[in-house]
Amino acid sequence: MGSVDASETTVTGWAARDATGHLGPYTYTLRKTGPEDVVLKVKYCGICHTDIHQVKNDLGASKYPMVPGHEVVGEVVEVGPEVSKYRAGDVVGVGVIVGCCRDCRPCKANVEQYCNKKIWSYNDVYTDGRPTQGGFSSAMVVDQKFVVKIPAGLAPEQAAPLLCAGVTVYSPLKHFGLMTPGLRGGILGLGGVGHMGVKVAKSMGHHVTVISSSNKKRAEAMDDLGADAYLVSSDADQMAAAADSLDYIIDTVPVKHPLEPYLALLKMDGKLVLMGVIAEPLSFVSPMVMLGRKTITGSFIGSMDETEEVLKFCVDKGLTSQIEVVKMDYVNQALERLERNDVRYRFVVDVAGSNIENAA
Ligand SMILES: NC(=O)C1=CN([C@@H]2O[C@H](COP(=O)(O)OP(=O)(O)OC[C@H]3O[C@@H](n4cnc5c(N)ncnc54)[C@H](OP(=O)(O)O)[C@@H]3O)[C@@H](O)[C@H]2O)C=CC1
Ligand SMILES: O=C/C=C/c1ccc(O)c(O)c1
Ligand SMILES: [Zn+2]
Ligand SMILES: [Zn+2]
Repeated sequence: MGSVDASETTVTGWAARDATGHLGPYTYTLRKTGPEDVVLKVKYCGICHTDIHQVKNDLGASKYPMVPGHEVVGEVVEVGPEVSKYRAGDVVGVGVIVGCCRDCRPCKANVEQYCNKKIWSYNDVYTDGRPTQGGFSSAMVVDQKFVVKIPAGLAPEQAAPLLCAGVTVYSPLKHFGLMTPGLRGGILGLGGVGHMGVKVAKSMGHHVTVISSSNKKRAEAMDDLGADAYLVSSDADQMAAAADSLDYIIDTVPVKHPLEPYLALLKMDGKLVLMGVIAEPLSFVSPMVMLGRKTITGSFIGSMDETEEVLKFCVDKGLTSQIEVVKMDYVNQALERLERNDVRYRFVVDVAGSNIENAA
């Protein structure tokens, strides 16, 4: 961390200044540590496709300067007086949200990610009126409710993708009753979220089919990730042969795409779970869902409870994410490579090892 005065700490993050999405060093201050706050020195932060959507203003609501990053693993350096669960030296994680109202139905049901007053870990405004800034930064201050402990047995860089990609696939499988062994699942789009989908679903005992836009990832999907089948979405014969075969599809495609070819792959009562953040209408004709009583639904990250669960699930099952660790001075190339579908399967920035305080 940088200089400390009586109340505020100066930190360095890498921020986008406009919708080009180019990140560069940016200095700002953290709020004074509150009673329930945990201060962490960031060690690693994964790069999610949502970071691209946000820095490039794909959703039309981006505010700059914006320090992205919501797959954050760090070491606790200070805690407020009312924090008992964490202490200095603990390795902890922070994900997509850092605040909620605690009073609405989702909050009371411990699915605070669905709170209408949730506070995003960046590109939002905190309760004190300051902009929130994410994990491509030397340090963060986060309310203890939105911090999870990284369990022993999980390397910090390995844990980073689980805080968004991992819980994002775990949560709908759990919520929609899709954890039963023997189910036949489809993972549409083999990227950061998709590759965790294959691993988590395989660990639940599912037969997993990857549905990809090309043949390029076939061998790795089958040999390295353990998928059982692989379909190229543009291959009409392969898609026809797989019709009516899947109990669910986790759709991670980040751009507009037709839904009907994938609805056709579902069995009666099958579920298409939309994950991609797509700011354009998607379409289908009603018989595609009526004839087979199929469901099109969506899911948003997972709760703090589910985040703890998925971390434990990965330790228990020996699951790891497949990552490429890079330094912060490579972050713009990493974002470009992610956008052109050139990463296997998640970039993780070694923030602490990038000396960003001195580079600023
Ligand atoms: N709902 C939620 O809570 C969450 C949503 N997201 C969203 O999910 C989506 C996927 O995120 P993530 O896995 O990080 O993204 P990645 O870029 O890592 O993966 C997306 C995959 O989709 C496929 N794809 C198809 N068309 C395109 C295209 N034109 N450009 C890029 N990829 C394409 C590719 O797989 P293939 O090569 O196999 O075709 C690619 O690997 C994003 O929209 C992200 O914002 C992310 C996390 C949480
Ligand atoms: O990567 C995590 C965030 C996902 C997300 C889902 C939906 C939405 O509208 C967003 O802005 C982000
Ligand atoms: Zn994410
Ligand atoms: Zn709420």
